[in-house]
Amino acid sequence: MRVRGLRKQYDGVTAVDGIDLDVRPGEVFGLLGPNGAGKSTAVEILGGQRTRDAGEVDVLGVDPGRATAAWKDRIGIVWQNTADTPEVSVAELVHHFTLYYERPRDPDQVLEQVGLTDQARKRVHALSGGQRRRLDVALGIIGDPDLLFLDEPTTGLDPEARRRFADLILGLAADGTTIMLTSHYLDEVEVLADRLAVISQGRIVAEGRPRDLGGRASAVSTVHWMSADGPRSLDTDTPSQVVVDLVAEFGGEVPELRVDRPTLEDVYLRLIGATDE
Ligand SMILES: Nc1ncnc2c1ncn2[C@@H]1O[C@H](COP(=O)(O)OP(=O)(O)OP(=O)(O)O)[C@@H](O)[C@H]1O
Repeated sequence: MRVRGLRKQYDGVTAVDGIDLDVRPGEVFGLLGPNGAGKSTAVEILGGQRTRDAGEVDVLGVDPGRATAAWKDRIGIVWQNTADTPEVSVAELVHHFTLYYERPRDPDQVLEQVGLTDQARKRVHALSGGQRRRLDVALGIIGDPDLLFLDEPTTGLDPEARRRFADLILGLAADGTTIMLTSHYLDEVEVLADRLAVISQGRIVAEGRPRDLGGRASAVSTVHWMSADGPRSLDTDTPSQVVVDLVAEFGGEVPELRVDRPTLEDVYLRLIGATDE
């Protein structure tokens, strides 16, 4: 996926303000950003669901603005807002979706993967919010896509379902599926994404591997420990050396030793805050 200078306005409101992105085959790419940052708009344009005002977009060698049936066959999409629930069972709906694709996956296996085997005979409208979300993911992957877009796929899922979802995404990625994911859960993006971009007010304010984002890898750490006089802490860019010195000083275990680096959330909030000023 290659994006250059992508722009989109809605009635004078700029939603996407000139973004550049490169996503490599087989990569899990995360888009992070606050409400209204432009994530869904960008993903909708890349998925061929929305027109753009300006910019070049190449997704699997095709301009999504001129999507062909063969291209759509290679794309899977899970949107934030699901359509009305039809009067059919879960299994019927998933089987029905296999008809749209050239080489669909086995529906029963997909239901198993998203954890809906026990609900297969339930009517779709009788599913809970989280079960409905799992069904959306099932419909997104039933066509065995090369590229999967997931717009906030785990909103409303319980912790067990989120973990199952993470395993599912990592499994799809291991099988070679390229995945673009938006999320508000930083811990989730940190685990899943090979690289991520932070979007704020329609612009990319940082991009990189989760562990490097915003200079995180080289940021100052804080070493905490308990001295005879009470709690102590020291800001340092050489935490390992500080720990070695403390071990020598204490002649072994350092009481209540802890080394803190900025979390992805710290970096994210700083990046977002910086653009709000
Ligand atoms: N169909 C639309 N018509 C008019 N304005 C829109 C439309 N869709 C989005 N917007 C506006 O465009 C901006 C970007 O919205 P978008 O939904 O892309 O953000 P987002 O990052 O996905 O937000 P969220 O995290 O809340 O889903 C917002 O200001 C939003 O109000």
